Amino acid sequence: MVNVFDIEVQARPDVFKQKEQENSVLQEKEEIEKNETIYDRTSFMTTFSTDAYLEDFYTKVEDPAMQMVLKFLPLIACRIGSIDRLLDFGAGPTIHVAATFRDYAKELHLADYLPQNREELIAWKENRSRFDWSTPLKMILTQEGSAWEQLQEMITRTRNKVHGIYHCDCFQNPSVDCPSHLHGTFDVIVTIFCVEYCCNSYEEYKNAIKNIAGQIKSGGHFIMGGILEETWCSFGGRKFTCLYITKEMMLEALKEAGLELLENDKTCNFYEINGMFMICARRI
Ligand SMILES: C[S@@+](CC[C@H](N)C(=O)[O-])C[C@H]1O[C@@H](n2cnc3c(N)ncnc32)[C@H](O)[C@@H]1O
Repeated sequence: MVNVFDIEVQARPDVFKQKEQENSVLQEKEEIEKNETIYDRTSFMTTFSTDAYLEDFYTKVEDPAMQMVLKFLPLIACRIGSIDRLLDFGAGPTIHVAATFRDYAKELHLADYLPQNREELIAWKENRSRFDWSTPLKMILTQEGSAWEQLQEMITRTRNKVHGIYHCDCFQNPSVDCPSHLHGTFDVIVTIFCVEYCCNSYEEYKNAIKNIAGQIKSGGHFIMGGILEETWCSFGGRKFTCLYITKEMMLEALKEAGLELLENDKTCNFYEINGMFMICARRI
């Protein structure tokens, strides 16, 4: 049984239940380290379980990285304000990014590489999904200062604004298979825990960021969440490779892609907690 009050406490910036979580993350790491297999991107197609991913990260939302996103994304969205078109690039089977921008964007677009994830997104859009998004969505409502009674309205509004669900591939240019008139027209692209899991080298990482950034219109925003200085991550009881990058490498990759953290621009931000980061930069 989920203790919703507990989750609310976790969602607050000042009272992250750090120690307790560190212990459980350590325990999980020890368990997973016993299983020597580390899957790379070539096995994504067959080893990524959509159901296990949702279950692991979005039922109780105990993972500090996911909590960070749910905590900071509503603040970033509020600062950016009204926009025409948003794309969640590498959305996986998730809709929390779309829900966060439901009141700001006229159109929400979702893209993922894996067919099983796109199928889940389509099922959600068509109200066929069995996954219950209440916990993460209530955390977003709390961050906004909105009442939980608005949950159903939040879901309906998000659903109605989802205009398209596409295949994407950060190694291709164009990186998203949306209708061609949409290419390069996104005011905001969000990509969370995606790029470092797909790339095997820094060259690939820089190229992937360029390909994603190429879909943002000039002056638009690039929001990325990721992990610094890690070589693997785990979900669904399996280990996946993760490219080791430092903050400096990440910032250099953004710069080369024409993305700047502008000074005196209140929409540009960088947050980092224990190697997890969120950045909002502008395409110049
Ligand atoms: C860890 S999941 C993140 C999902 C979601 N953004 C979230 O925050 O929960 C990583 C995602 O990257 C996607 N992915 C894998 N290879 C990709 C590629 N070449 N281009 C774009 N996305 C890719 C996977 O399908 C998966 O959904």
